[in-house]
Amino acid sequence: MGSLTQLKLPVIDISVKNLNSTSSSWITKCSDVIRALEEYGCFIAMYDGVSHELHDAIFFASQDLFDLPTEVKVQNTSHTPSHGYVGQEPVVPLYEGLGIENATTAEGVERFTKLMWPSGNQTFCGSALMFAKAVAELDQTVMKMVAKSYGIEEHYKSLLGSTTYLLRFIKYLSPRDKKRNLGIVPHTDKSFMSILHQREVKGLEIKTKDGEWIEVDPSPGSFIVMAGDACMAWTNGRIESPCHRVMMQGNEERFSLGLFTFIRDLEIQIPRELVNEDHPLQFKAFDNYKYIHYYYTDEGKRSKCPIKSYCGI
Ligand SMILES: O=C(O)CCC(=O)C(=O)O
Ligand SMILES: [Fe+2]
Repeated sequence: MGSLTQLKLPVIDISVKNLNSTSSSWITKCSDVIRALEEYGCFIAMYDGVSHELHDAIFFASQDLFDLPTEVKVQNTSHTPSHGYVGQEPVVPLYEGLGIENATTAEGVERFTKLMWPSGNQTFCGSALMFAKAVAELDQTVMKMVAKSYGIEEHYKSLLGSTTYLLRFIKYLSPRDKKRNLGIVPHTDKSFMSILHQREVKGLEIKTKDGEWIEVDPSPGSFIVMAGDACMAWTNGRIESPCHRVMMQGNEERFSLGLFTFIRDLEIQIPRELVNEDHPLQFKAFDNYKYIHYYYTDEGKRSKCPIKSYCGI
């Protein structure tokens, strides 16, 4: 299974107050971001767009949500597999999650809030929308840097117009025994990009290309920016979506949040700028949502690298 390493993920400051897209530090940051993504498929972003108050408020909101009765939570359904309520699954008994689709829009968050609290919950609704918007900004900043580094800004602009955001609230029970227990099985994300945020209790581990696991330490100002399978195909394999898992230990529950971006109603084309003699075309144009559905077929689940099985050349 590979062992734990002392290695740490690269940390990059993406604070709004320190970034000016015309400065030379912006150019340096762009190359730091690309280097980290090409090496690890992810990095830790230090980001000031989510205040300490909002950090506290969103995890308070999360607790409020998980405290609802299961009959209410299961009403969080979706046309897309695993985008709604997931819980009490035999393979991952510690895991429970809910998802808000279109989470950067008031309609998306209000719809979800009304489903969970028919008489309303303004505190939850306000925190969720503010958090999703703030983290979406971080995603867009990072993606602008990626696009700038590869000289594919126009291609990114067309994707941006078709980007949707899924905000997932995740809770892991503490394991009953002393062993390290699987919270979520090793996987790569089916998203375009994922940004994860965790509170106090650690557990997230990222696999390096050498097969070692890096533990990610939580802190209120840090966010894990991670490439999904769709980004791997879009960058013609330059950025690989990293395998990651959650291991639970000790007697504390763990809360985390994920903002996942997906491209809707647009075939993702691999930019011709990323295809040359050293980098022959590796992927055909594909649809992000059809890919998710493929992943949940028997063939998709069995595949070692589902994105390659789906649209690889
Ligand atoms: O809880 C975490 O930190 C990771 C969650 C995750 O990998 C996922 O939802 O895809
Ligand atoms: Fe994941």
